Amino acid sequence: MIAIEGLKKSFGRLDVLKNVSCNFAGGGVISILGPNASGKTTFIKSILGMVIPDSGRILFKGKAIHDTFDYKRHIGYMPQIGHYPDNMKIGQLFKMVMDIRQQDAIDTDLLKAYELESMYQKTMRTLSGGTLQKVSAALAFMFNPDVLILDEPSAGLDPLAAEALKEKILLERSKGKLVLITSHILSEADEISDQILYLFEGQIKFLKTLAELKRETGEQKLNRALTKILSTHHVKDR
Ligand SMILES: Nc1ncnc2c1ncn2[C@@H]1O[C@H](COP(=O)(O)OP(=O)(O)OP(=O)(O)O)[C@@H](O)[C@H]1O
Repeated sequence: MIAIEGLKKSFGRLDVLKNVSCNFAGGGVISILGPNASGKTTFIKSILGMVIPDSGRILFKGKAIHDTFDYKRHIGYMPQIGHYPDNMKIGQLFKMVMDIRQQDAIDTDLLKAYELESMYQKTMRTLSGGTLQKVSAALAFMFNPDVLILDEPSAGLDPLAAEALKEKILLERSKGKLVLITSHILSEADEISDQILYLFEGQIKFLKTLAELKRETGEQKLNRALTKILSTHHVKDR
C-alpha cells in the first residue's frame, strides 16, 4: 500500500529523518512510537505530501506520490491539532469539505457517536480542544478512505470519546484498512496495534509485529516489552 525508500528531511541543520525506509504492505494498525522530536509527525506529513522530503521516494499503491496528488483522496488524516477557519460553524465546515470533495459523507459513524450534528451551529473558535479533536476525527473517517493517518488521535479526548475512536479504528481495521497512528499512550497502542514502528532520532529502530515484540522479549505488555528491547538495543549500540 505504502512504500518508503530512503527518506531524508532536514530543517536547517537539524536532520529530522535520516534515510528512513519501510513498507506497509497490507492493512492493519501500525503504531508509530518514539520520543518527542524523533520525527514521527514529519514522517507522516511526508506521506501526506505536507512535508517535502530532501531525498527518497514514497510510493502509494506503487505510484510515486511526487507525481500525483490524487492519492490523497484515499487517505483520511487526523492532525495533532486541527486548524480550521475561526468563524466557520461546524456544520459549515462539514459542508465545505463535502463541496470541495464533490462528495457526500459516506461514513457518519463518528459524527453520530460524538453527536456533532447537535453542535452544527457552534463556531470553530469557541470549541473546546476535545470537541475540535472530535471534529477532526469525524472528518478523517468521513469519506471511507483506504488509509487512515492519525496523529496522536486520542490526546485531549475524554475517555468515552477515546473509546469510541478506538472501536472505530478496530472496525476499519477489520475491513482491511491500513491505519497509521502516532501515539505516546502505550496502553492504547497495546490494545489496537498489529505492528510497532519505533522511530529514534530520525531513524527506524525497529518495525515489528506486536506479537513478535512480545515473543522476543518474553513480555506480555507493550510498555515492558519496549523497555526491554530498547535497553538491549542501547547496550548493543555502545
Ligand atoms: N517546519 C519545521 N521547521 C523547523 N523544524 C521543524 C519543523 N517541523 C518539525 N521540526 C523539528 O523536527 C523535529 C521532529 O519534529 P516532529 O514533530 O516530527 O517530532 P515528533 O516525533 O512528532 O514529536 P512529538 O512526539 O513531540 O509530537 C523537532 O525537533 C522539530 O522541532
